[in-house]
Amino acid sequence: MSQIVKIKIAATGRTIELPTGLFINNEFVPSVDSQETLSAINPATEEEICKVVAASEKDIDLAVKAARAAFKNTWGKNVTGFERSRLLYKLADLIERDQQELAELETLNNGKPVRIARDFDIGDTVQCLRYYAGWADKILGETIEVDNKTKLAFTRADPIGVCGQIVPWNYPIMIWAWKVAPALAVGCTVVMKPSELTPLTALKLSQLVKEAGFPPGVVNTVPSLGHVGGAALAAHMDVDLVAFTGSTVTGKKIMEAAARSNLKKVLLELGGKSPNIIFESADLEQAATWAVLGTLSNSGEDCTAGSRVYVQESVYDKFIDLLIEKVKSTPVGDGFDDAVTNGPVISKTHFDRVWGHIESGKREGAKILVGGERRVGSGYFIDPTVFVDVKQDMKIVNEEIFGPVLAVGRFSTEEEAIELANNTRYGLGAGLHSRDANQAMRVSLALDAGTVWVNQYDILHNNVPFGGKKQSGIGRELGKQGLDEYISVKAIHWNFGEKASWPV
Ligand SMILES: NC(=O)C1=CN([C@@H]2O[C@H](COP(=O)(O)OP(=O)(O)OC[C@H]3O[C@@H](n4cnc5c(N)ncnc54)[C@H](O)[C@@H]3O)[C@@H](O)[C@H]2O)C=CC1
Ligand code: BAL
Repeated sequence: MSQIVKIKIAATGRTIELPTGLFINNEFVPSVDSQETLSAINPATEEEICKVVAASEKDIDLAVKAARAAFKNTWGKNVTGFERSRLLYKLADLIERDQQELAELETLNNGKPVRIARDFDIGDTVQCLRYYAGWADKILGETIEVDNKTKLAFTRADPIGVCGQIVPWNYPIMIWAWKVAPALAVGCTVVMKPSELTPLTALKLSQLVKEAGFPPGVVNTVPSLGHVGGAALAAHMDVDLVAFTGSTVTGKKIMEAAARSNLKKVLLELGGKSPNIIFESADLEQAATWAVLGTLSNSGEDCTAGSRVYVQESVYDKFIDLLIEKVKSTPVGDGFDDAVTNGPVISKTHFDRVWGHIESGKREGAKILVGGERRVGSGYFIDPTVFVDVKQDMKIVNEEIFGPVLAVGRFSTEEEAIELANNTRYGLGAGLHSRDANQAMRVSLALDAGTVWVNQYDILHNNVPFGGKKQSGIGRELGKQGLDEYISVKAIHWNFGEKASWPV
């Protein structure tokens, strides 16, 4: 099966023509040896949108071969930084041209509000591509003084090679850009495996990659189940780097597969259980707004969700009142309704998983102030749920829920707040709200996380590095550091005068 399907979006009247094959060597093709398909579901209605081809292990191998050939012949060191830059800018322009169409497809398959997909996810994507397009012709080595009279050493920033990239379903377009843009900017080639739950926009983006003029094989797209295509990429002997965003459990499997195969480089952006601390000096109204935004955005399906909120005893009751008022005003519904802020969660499996966490919170005796009741009707909708007076040993405080659920606890001193916040196996994000600048500096330095937000939450920028500590990951995305991950530094030692003698 490989064909073009026509997807009619009832809410807007738009019809989208989407190729459903694997994208290898700039062509949409069927699997070479399998009839397996993936069913793309609309999480707001639970209806199937269409089926797409599922890549087999053999298809993954063909995609890697295409990427290797492109790396050797048309991309890699064969193309100037100016040309890589030009093509990335062109791709950004095409995505911007199709921003509304891409957003509607994203909403159909992921459920998030279309205006948020368009203005935030895809707005960020366009900026990310332009940011790395700007870097592509500024990738420098350095000259290192070793001996002025006889020797010189210099470094060259080589592209690392063929990159397997495995992305999740929570930001299918945006995280695609975070991975593809730096890889292409330095001259790597890509085999991209989108999530089996949200393969549609990656296929649409593949069309734009071709239209932008990237040579065949530079970007290949292979929708597949994780344990088939994802595992095959992680274990492939001719993949030089695997970059992954998803759960910590799967990240560990990927690292193991990389170690057992060819010791490829591994970049992991994994889960979190991020704390958000509200001190008594904070602007409480703003702190409550950031706490809600930081946990409920994207229906809580966000690796940096600040889902553990710690509030100083003296302002606890006042803060809770403000928080609850804001949570209650969250409009949940179909993402094609412009009044909606939160869409459904991604799938039946995930819906059941989030409910499992809510039920465990109830069993463990946490008090629910809002939410916690199931809706009737179709769609994987979950109303925002707030647990208060939580204890540190509860499951809802320790495990990533990845849904619209907040756990609020209290503390009395700054030291206690830091202790509670850092008491986790994760280290992705952390937030603090305080009008005491000395306190904000002390606490931000003490928090054990890759990103700390002061008097805000969950705001990222394409030019600022992002990534985790502890079991939240390895390596960085975004910023110059995100580019460097795709570079293999070669040191060249040059002798123009020293004579060797033996024995020394
Ligand atoms: N850090 C983040 O942004 C994300 C975190 N998660 C967390 O993971 C939990 C489970 O969600 P899942 O969709 O099952 O996440 P997952 O980590 O299993 O899936 C993410 C990606 O990994 C791929 N994958 C799965 N098994 C693989 C394997 N053995 N080898 C290589 N690739 C593999 C999937 O096909 C998908 O593309 C969520 O409840 C959430 O807590 C999920 C998605 C994103
Ligand atoms: N909040 C950063 C995007 C992510 O969830 O991976």
